[in-house]
Amino acid sequence: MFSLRNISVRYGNTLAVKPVSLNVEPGRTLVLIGPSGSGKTTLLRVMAGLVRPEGAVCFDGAAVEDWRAVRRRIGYVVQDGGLFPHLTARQNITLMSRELGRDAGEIAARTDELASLTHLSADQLDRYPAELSGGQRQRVGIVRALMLRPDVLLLDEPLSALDPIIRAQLAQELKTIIETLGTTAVLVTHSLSEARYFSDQLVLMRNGGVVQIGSYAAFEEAPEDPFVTEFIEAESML
Ligand SMILES: Nc1ncnc2c1ncn2[C@@H]1O[C@H](COP(=O)(O)OP(=O)(O)OP(=O)(O)O)[C@@H](O)[C@H]1O
Repeated sequence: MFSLRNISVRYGNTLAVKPVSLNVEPGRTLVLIGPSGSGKTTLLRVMAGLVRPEGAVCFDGAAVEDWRAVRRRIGYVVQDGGLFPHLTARQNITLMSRELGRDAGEIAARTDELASLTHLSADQLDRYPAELSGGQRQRVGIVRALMLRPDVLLLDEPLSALDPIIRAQLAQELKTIIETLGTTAVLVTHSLSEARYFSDQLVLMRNGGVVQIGSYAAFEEAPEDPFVTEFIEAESML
């Protein structure tokens, strides 16, 4: 789906991402994990077309030239939903579809279908973001990202800042959605348990570089660098 070839990103003197090559396989979930500042969000923003890197970003086998066309095929979810505060949840969710002139009945049906998958009530859909809980805002952000039936869902720490029960519920819902819709997903997290729960493929980053790419089991059974074990042990301590 996505293929990143020798991608690097520099912000002034900071090399936020060192040359990285990786493939995001269709229908699979790739998780980017690593310490704070290791370049996870920057790499996700490269895939969202929000940061222009050195190197080549390929989508569906071809180097991306027209990001506008690719962006329509991508759903992007940021922490806390990233909703417009002056629009209701429903208006946030339907904004792009309305802009694109989609049929009102079709928009309403898609909203209902996704609201039901994420357990959002009609009453909640008619509230403003400030009138919703963090978990509800995150659900709205997920529904909004799925409205245009994206081929890829990019999720930046979608479960952080939630209490443990809501976090577990939303994790389950999100996994069901990804599986039901057969969506390709890339998820950024600090949490090893989220990485284990979601990932088909796991990418551990450190200081802008990739330390290991593989399955969670391979991280435990065949760490390629002492930092892999250090990271797993540090996470398991708490
Ligand atoms: N817009 C920016 N301008 C300058 N430097 C930036 C910018 N965005 C990120 N950086 C720097 O790039 C590096 C990677 O940041 P990034 O946000 O990708 O890390 P991260 O792994 O997602 O971190 P966290 O887990 O804390 O969100 C950091 O050193 C950060 O300070």
